[in-house]
Amino acid sequence: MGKMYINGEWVKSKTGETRKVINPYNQEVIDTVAEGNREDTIYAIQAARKAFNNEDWRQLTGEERGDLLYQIAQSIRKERDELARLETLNTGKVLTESIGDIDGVANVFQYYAGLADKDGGSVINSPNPNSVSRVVREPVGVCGLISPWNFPLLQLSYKVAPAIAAGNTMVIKPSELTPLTTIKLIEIMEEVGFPSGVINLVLGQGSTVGQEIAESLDVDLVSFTGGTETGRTIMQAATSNFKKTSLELGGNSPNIIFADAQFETAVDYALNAIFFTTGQACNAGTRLLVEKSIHNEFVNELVKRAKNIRMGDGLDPETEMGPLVSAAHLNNVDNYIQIAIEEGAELAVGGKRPEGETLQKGFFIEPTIFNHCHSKMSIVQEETFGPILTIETFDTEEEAIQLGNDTRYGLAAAVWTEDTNRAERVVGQLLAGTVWVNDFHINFPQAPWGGYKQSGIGREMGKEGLEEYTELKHVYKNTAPQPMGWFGNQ
Ligand SMILES: NC(=O)c1ccc[n+]([C@@H]2O[C@H](COP(=O)([O-])OP(=O)(O)OC[C@H]3O[C@@H](n4cnc5c(N)ncnc54)[C@H](O)[C@@H]3O)[C@@H](O)[C@H]2O)c1
Ligand SMILES: C[N+](C)(C)CC=O
Repeated sequence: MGKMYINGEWVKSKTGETRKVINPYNQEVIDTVAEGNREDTIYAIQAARKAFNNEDWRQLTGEERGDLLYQIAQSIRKERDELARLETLNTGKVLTESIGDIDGVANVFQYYAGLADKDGGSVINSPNPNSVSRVVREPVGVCGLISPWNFPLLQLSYKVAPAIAAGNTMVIKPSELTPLTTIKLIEIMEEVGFPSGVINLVLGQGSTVGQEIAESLDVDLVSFTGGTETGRTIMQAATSNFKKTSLELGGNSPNIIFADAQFETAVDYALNAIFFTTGQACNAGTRLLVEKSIHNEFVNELVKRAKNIRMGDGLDPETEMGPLVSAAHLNNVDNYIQIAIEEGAELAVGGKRPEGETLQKGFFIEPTIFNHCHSKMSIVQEETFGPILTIETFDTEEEAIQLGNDTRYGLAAAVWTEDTNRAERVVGQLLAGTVWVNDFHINFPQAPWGGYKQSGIGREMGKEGLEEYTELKHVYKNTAPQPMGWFGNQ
């Protein structure tokens, strides 16, 4: 049974409650894990606070913390196959995607291992002679790290690695649906060796464990990745002590195709942009905007290929697309499809559960494309988080930009054109944290990741992702102090 890790020990929940972890491909139980609640969370927060005040952790140098991170990266590489297998069993995503995720996790730990000893602060200009003024970065304190189910370990690594690099302690809360690779990561970290209480893992629901983290007066920073509405609740709860808040939220990314784009490559990437991870990527290319002159040809090709996508068990090398993560999510996605039809979107392919005996137990939905959509439709405005592509058309560059930005989200966007000047003009106008030119999905630890508008606050990865986990301190030293004689000096 998967346990929680609090104050350097593997523990059951205080109530003894457990939760079954399900394989979304066949609904089989993969494991049973502890189900924590508020009381367990409070205990973990206290352990993290004690560890933060403990010299064993506070006295470690950046170089030493970097070394711990480097060892974690190495262990992840050794355990790559097992971690990837677990991720696929728990999420349903195809194994090659999980392998890519786990490689990404190792790269994130390695990147922050390298950054941990790089920032020694800076000396700034002081207006006074005989003084030294410097600015240093210090850890924030106890961090609450709340992660989602779609890239369980990868999204968590964006938080854990910089939090350690900066010298914080933490309470980690993975999604209740996908805790298995996180448990394995904690095993790896325990083996690498951290003082008790530096890393704590509490398993359980968002409304209890997550809410306690967000509300607690003893948590100094909350970093959350998940849905925009949950982010709103967390931000409100975090006002309890005005804790630092980093939010990586939803997206509804435009993928803009100009008529001069390389046709075959743009079609190929448009499919990948939406159907990768069964459309359950925050930055999925959900809104395809195609220049009118190539619209028919482009859609025909997309539909032809979408029909051929092989659904199945993520562990089967023949599978191209796995199931959705849960029955509840399947229901959400199905609802969006019905609403789209009611609102008059033209269903070009998919839109239903697949046939075939082997797919009946899994939470599958066919790759779905809606043609002739417009901005007022719910399916265009809302994040469906499933394998559903909407298609709109444009005539001019200005119209493409206007449609691309016609959303409350601003996580990512892509533009496809052979005209480099046009690409730059469009990039400059799109309101998104990442813009790809003639590419999609790519992200790596050196580049900051995060959203404009309602896609979030703050950035993960890059050096900016480390700064999120620090407080800035200005230190002013008078090197020749003299009495001022300001008060009572008659
Ligand atoms: N911007 C990004 O980088 C990024 C990356 C991945 C996923 N996402 C977003 O995540 C969403 C899908 O993930 P999800 O369904 O797991 O999201 P979710 O918001 O339902 O849950 C995310 C996490 O928050 C916890 N949670 C739920 N309610 C909470 C509360 N009241 N207080 C504290 N914690 C709470 C959950 O238990 C889970 O661990 C999508 O909207 C997707 O776009 C964003
Ligand atoms: C940030 N990324 C691309 C790994 C996952 C989004 O859901």
